[in-house]
Amino acid sequence: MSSSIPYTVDLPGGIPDTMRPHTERTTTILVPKANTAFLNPVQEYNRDLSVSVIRAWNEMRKEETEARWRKNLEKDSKKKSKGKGKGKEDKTGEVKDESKDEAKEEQPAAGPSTEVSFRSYQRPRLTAQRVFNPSKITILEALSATGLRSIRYAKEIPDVKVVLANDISPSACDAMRKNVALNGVGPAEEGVAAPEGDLGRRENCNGYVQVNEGDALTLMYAHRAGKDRVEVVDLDPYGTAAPFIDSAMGSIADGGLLCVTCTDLSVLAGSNYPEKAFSNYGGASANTEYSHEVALRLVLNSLAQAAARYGRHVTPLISLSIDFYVRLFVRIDTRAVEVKRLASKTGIVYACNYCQTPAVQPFGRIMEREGKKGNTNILYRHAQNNAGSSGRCDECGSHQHIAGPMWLGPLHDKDFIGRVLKSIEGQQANYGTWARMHGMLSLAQEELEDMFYFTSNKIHGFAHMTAQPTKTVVSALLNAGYKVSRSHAIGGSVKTNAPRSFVLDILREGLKTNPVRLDKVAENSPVRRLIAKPMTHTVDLTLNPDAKLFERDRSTVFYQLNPLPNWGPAPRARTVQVNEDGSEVPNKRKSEDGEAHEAEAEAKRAKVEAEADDEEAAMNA
Ligand SMILES: C[S@@+](CC[C@H](N)C(=O)[O-])C[C@H]1O[C@@H](n2cnc3c(N)ncnc32)[C@H](O)[C@@H]1O
Ligand SMILES: [Zn+2]
Repeated sequence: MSSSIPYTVDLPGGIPDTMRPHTERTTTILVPKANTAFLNPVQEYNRDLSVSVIRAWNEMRKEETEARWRKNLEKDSKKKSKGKGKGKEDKTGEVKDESKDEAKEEQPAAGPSTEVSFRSYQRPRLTAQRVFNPSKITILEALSATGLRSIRYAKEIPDVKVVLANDISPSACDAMRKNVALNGVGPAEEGVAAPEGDLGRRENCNGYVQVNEGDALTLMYAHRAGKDRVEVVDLDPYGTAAPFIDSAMGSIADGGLLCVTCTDLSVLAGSNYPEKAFSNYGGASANTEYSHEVALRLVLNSLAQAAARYGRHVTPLISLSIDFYVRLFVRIDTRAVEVKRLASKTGIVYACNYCQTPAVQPFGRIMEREGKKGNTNILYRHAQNNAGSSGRCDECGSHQHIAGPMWLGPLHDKDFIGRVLKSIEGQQANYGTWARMHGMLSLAQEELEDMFYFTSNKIHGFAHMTAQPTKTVVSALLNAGYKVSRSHAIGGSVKTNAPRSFVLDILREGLKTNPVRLDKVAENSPVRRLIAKPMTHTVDLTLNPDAKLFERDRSTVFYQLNPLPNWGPAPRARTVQVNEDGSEVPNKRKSEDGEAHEAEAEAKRAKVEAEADDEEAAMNA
């Protein structure tokens, strides 16, 4: 268990001059004006989403444990009615109920006593007398800053026993302790009365928040032993979550939930840092318009690989690309057979440098063979090389670059999204960002599992064409019997199970009536090759009534439409060292000059990279 920090707070005379109040939903906190504890108000969406997802996950957890508990009771009851079992007697002479494997879940119901002793044992009338009583959960927020998120979790999520709110920064923990006290959500056993002006009411919080000052890794590794594992871990770091993934993966109980934010989208989804994406996440980013989906798949791969090393596997529940970050919710379980499937759910993508056509190459192959006794044997084999071995794009003949390894499986569990949507129905008053949450989750729920999305504008641009309306492109896909959906990641995007060769034939069909001028296009240009490739599909551009969905519904908020002022990642909190007299020690390492220097270096690097890109484009042409 984490070490408990003494719970003391002193707020005489209300809010100190050095702090400013900030309110989000149920919670008002104090934030240091000197920015010594981090808070990004724009991340309310991230916090709202997390509250609703953890609530829905908790309901699912309870249903699952109750089902197991009932099954065990039934089994037990059957055994006993066969006359075999009078219950097993343990060393203390008490009857041991096998259903106690879910021991935490079972409590005797109020009313007639259900206590049984060996001597007086009679088979209990199970359904009438015993009531399922779910255990409570522990949430570990590894990087808590002001504690706003942890306090909201304690107040807004039922069945929370404790939220372990951790931060390495002493000033953040100082703010956190004050905020925990201010909201009356401190550990009850420490018996500290809520300070005057308490904004929270203890009876209104489900669990308490325990502040821990220390390195997140140390805290999470301290929870590795089975009995110490926690039900939910939340990682919300500056930039990448990569350094925290391994420790998180080992500290979550089976069936538990890992919530991960990464704000380093310039690495994950940008074209300039494939090497950094590789070193952080074990896979290279893609230089394509679908790079936001690749970003999600890179993070999922990193999570799945870390899980596999613990003999565990991940089930992505919801994976979202949001504004300047990604937020993923994955379930963690231990099941060897699922770990074996990982190679076939992992692969690389050969992405065309010009028209971005992707060719997907998994690492593993699963074969099913009928056994001699009519059973099915599952074989795990090397994958066949099925993509990109020529190094050239099938559509335009350009070079390809390699993205990944990345996760090739589903990004979301649609049933689970359905649960979240159901749980927030009519809850507009409880979530400041309800409309967007509802819109984005609805989109994610309808999203096809096929890789990758595209936009009409972009693909037509490859052939120097004026874009046909998205609904025309979608009609062509539907007319040919393909499935179509939008993607939550980019406005106006389309996902389909059609091959890219079909999508690009939609362009070629359009060219029949709207040819483009190529007189100024170089002879060896990929544009010419793309256009000249003979069509391999029949394309019907007639408007399909089901393409209506792709006419923008203005009443539904899917994407960020009107960003607030200061929208985007907030600056890191200042690290402050204090002299004995309380004055601040100037921070030499990150002086303003230093930051200016970094910006200059970054600009230089961008220039060099732009030149290299031009060279490469010339080489590819
Ligand atoms: C982006 S902020 C967290 C924001 C917070 N989750 C919220 O919703 O407002 C990241 C925090 O991680 C803390 N941090 C950075 N490295 C850490 C480490 N190794 N262990 C614990 N905390 C760390 C920083 O001090 C900072 O307060
Ligand atoms: Zn191409």
